[in-house]
Amino acid sequence: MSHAAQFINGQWLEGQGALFSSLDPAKNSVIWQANAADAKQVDLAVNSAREAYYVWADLSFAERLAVVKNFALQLEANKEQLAQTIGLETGKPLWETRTEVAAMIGKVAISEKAYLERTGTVENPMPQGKAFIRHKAHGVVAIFGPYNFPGHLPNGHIIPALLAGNAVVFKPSELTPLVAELTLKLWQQAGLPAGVINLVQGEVETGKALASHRGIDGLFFTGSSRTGHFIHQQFAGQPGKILALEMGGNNPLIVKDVADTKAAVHDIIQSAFISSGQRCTCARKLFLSADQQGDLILAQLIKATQAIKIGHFDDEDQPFMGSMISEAAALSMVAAQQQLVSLGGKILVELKHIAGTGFVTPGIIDCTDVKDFPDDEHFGPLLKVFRFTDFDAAIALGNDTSFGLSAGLLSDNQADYEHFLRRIRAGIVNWNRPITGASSAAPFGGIGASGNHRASAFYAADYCAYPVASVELEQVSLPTSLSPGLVL
Ligand SMILES: NC(=O)C1=CN([C@@H]2O[C@H](COP(=O)(O)OP(=O)(O)OC[C@H]3O[C@@H](n4cnc5c(N)ncnc54)[C@H](O)[C@@H]3O)[C@@H](O)[C@H]2O)C=CC1
Ligand SMILES: O=C(O)CCC(=O)N[C@@H](CCC(=O)O)C(=O)O
Repeated sequence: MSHAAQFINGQWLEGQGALFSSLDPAKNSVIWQANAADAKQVDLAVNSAREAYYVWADLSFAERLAVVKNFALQLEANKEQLAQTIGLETGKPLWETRTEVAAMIGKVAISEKAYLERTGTVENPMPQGKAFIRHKAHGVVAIFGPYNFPGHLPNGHIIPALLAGNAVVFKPSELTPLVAELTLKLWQQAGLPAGVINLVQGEVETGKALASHRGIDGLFFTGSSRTGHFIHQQFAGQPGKILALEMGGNNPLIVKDVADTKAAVHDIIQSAFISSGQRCTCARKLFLSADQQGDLILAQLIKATQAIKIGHFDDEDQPFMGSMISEAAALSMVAAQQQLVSLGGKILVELKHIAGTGFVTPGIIDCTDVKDFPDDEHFGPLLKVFRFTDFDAAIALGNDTSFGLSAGLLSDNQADYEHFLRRIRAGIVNWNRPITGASSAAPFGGIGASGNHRASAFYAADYCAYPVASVELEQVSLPTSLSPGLVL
């Protein structure tokens, strides 16, 4: 079943590394298999990107934009096939994967706007000439993607990188190679010159070969905090290279004084269980007041959670939650639940695994009495509840994490929100909205262990190019007055 799955210098090549497979996580059946790119092929990909970079960067922005717009047309023409492929490989229901493809298409217009607004060209007149601020591409950039949005999130680095004039070597998640292969075929059909985008597929060894390659000028990463920290260490002592890290979160959601408890439950579920809890922005810690209203919301939340429909990505009657990415991911959630129970957590809704699949049911666990609460991102549908009596103490507990990605407050009291906004430490802070579903038209990134201050989405333009300041005169000419002590 192996096939040519590496796209290097405009050619599909057989990998020379180890054989690896992708599974339909709902059935544990193999849907894709190929050999990984070995270190030599990674080297070939970086070198072909280097050659292509000069050709690509020399084009005007309008010429590059035209090719990128062709890609959007390819996405549009193949959107159902891509949505089906994402669903098959990740387990996410089609209603979600169709939204993911729509976000990929929308990324083109947003990135065009961001490029012009944040990194375009500024010209200022001077007495004898002109001053310019321009932006130039870094060169060859490596892009690493996660499995949870295998189309949209790598696309969020690739499109702005290409628009700015960079050449790309893309290493997708080893759990979603089929989506990556289809996406690259669409780039090929869009008419991108050979070598401007290269695909190296494989597991950790392929990733390490790319991240440590001396020939890359930058690396844009979306993935786990563990891998991001590893890459950050690998980049130590190379200040000349640009590194953008978009990593995980351990995100708090506080509920306080709401009139519409049903609406609050809706926002909690959208925050905690969408994508089977596999979003970096998902609420992991829910703070509910230790009073009658908190009791009522918790009772409604438990009932609604138990009623969540789970099913296959392509079920006609669409589920809210599909399978997790793998059976291993599902089992890791069971283990996380067991660990919290051993630390004093009380199960309110048990997260259960369906053996032989990646399916789990959503779980809720009361962790109010847990001592030494682990600051781990549990990347799945397990919501930890904390009951509070003091708002500031709840905010302090929300901040008690090395991460700082997203946070939210559900409250009808504006003063509470203003206080929350001042105190909470996160890059995405919402009021009376779910904390998932961030807009591509805004910056997207976190602080602490969630990122390295290189926000993505609308601000991706910033890390895709560097500014060049120029003062330009058409002729060499003497200044109107000479510096003291100079005689010519
Ligand atoms: N802040 C953000 O924008 C987002 C963050 N995430 C985070 O991503 C994680 C889920 O994605 P995963 O695919 O599990 O992430 P991951 O860290 O396991 O993998 C990401 C990429 O890094 C590669 N990789 C893994 N180890 C490597 C190494 N030692 N050297 C070089 N490359 C290596 C993988 O092959 C993959 O391509 C979660 O933690 C989630 O919170 C997911 C989406 C958005
Ligand atoms: O990158 C963008 O264009 C906007 C950010 C975005 O799409 N965020 C999504 C998914 C990210 C994740 O949580 O894995 C979200 O906030 O739900």
